[in-house]
Amino acid sequence: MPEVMWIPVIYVQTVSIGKALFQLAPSLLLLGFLLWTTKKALSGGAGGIFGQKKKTFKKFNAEKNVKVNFADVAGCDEAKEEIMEFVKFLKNPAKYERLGAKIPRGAILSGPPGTGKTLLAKATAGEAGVPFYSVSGSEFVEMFVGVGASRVRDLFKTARENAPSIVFVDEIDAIGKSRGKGKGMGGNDERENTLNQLLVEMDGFSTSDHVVVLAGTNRADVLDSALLRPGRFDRKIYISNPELEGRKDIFGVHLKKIRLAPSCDLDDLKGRLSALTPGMSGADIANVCNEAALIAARHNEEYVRLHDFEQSIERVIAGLEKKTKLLSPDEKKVVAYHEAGHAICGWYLEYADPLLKVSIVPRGQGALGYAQYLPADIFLYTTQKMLDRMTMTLGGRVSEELHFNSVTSGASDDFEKVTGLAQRMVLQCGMSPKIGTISYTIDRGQDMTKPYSERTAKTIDSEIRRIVDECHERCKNLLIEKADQVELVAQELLTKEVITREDMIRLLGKRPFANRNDAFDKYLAGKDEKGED
Ligand SMILES: Nc1ncnc2c1ncn2[C@@H]1O[C@H](COP(=O)(O)OP(=O)(O)OP(=O)(O)O)[C@@H](O)[C@H]1O
Repeated sequence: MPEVMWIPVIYVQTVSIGKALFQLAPSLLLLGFLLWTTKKALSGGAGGIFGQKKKTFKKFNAEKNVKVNFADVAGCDEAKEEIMEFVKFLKNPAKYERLGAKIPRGAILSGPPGTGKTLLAKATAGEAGVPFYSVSGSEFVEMFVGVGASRVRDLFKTARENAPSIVFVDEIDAIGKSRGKGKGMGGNDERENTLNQLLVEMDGFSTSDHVVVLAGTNRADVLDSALLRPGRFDRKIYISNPELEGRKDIFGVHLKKIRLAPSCDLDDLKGRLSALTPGMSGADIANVCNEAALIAARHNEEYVRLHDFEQSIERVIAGLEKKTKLLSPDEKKVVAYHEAGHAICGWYLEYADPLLKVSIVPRGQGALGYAQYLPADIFLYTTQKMLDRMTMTLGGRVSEELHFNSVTSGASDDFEKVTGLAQRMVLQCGMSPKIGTISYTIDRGQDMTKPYSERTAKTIDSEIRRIVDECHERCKNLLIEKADQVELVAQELLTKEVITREDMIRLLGKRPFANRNDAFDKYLAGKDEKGED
């Protein structure tokens, strides 16, 4: 009997454990998963459940053996000269200390994007042969309170331990914005804590800490004055977009990596390319060289040639050709007359920029047509130059008005440029007799109060309108007078889609003004004589 009794008991128990386990399995699995993911997240490993974690634990970039040096940074000689003092100090601090000289603690490198600020900072470390610790200001500002400040502490601790060294904080405006500005955007306390910690670290340096702090920004104007005090970032080095000679040198650096035809005259190529790229930054130039190589590779060419560079410059300026974007025949006609209007104005207005190419193949984001002009590096604009430029910019819309019953939305970008120029003439350049030689800031940020009376506001409005209307009238008269030429250019565009300066000369005769742009003259002369490389 007892034996008989045992069997069912054991049986019942076995069944109940198995069943219980079976019922608990989902909960156990969930618990295990939670434990595993939490551990991963806290250790900051890749794939942690909080995507932020990995970022939080990546403190800064460290490079001990920097290979970049001043030879890699072309065309900003003044900036290099200024920063050279840091190199000399880092290489031989004793020389300065013996004489009781205090070396500046840091420098702000400011300037437009892509002008080589990061590159210059790195090259400074490379020249001095010291480690380079870099971080971006925006990476400092985390969502967790106190993280930014602790990361600043860690960064400076490491830099001190490895001194002599250079710390580079890119986008310093992300933490160093003037403390009165940008309130109410959220996260300001964290930003201020981070900034304060940075100031504390810089103040805490003793002269024996051979650490130089460099910072990069596109907005030096918004920085907190506390940052710029002596003993902190007391050197300000401005790097502008390169001029003709600078661009030539930068092309020199980047063309080294490009496979050019053995017959190619490098000096001549650099001259032509720098003439074609006014306003471009060092980063744009690096991009042009790379794009040219990609274009050549796409066409299975053995070498990268001038026409590849010309295409890549167009691509960098106006975006990729969109051959698949089909315009209706009517739209194509409008674009052709619009571009022909610009082109004719550019040809017959003395101070307009010389034309290089007009196309009605859609490009980039929304551009249906495109005209490439060759602006010189100009530092001073005369009234006449500004008026000619505005008249030429209105050429597209005026041509539409003259040739069609209705106008299109295609000129909105042109209007923005024209209005902007007229505003500058009136508000800043003293080019309106009624406003006189007074300057009113155009961009006042969040400050909505106008620094002038209602009466002056009305005069400003009417002066801006007068200037734009006069340019419009002038443009209209010119395009009526040159209606036959507009027709010729528009028809040529409709047949060929792209026309060049040579086509314009064939259709219209030589431009009635000498080019005032030496680099351009040289480029054209070179091209006419030599043809392609
Ligand atoms: N003066 C220069 N000489 C050679 N190359 C340059 C120069 N300026 C820029 N470049 C090229 O452009 C790239 C980007 O430059 P860099 O990142 O230093 O610009 P930046 O001024 O720091 O830009 P941002 O303000 O956007 O941070 C460089 O890696 C380099 O290839």
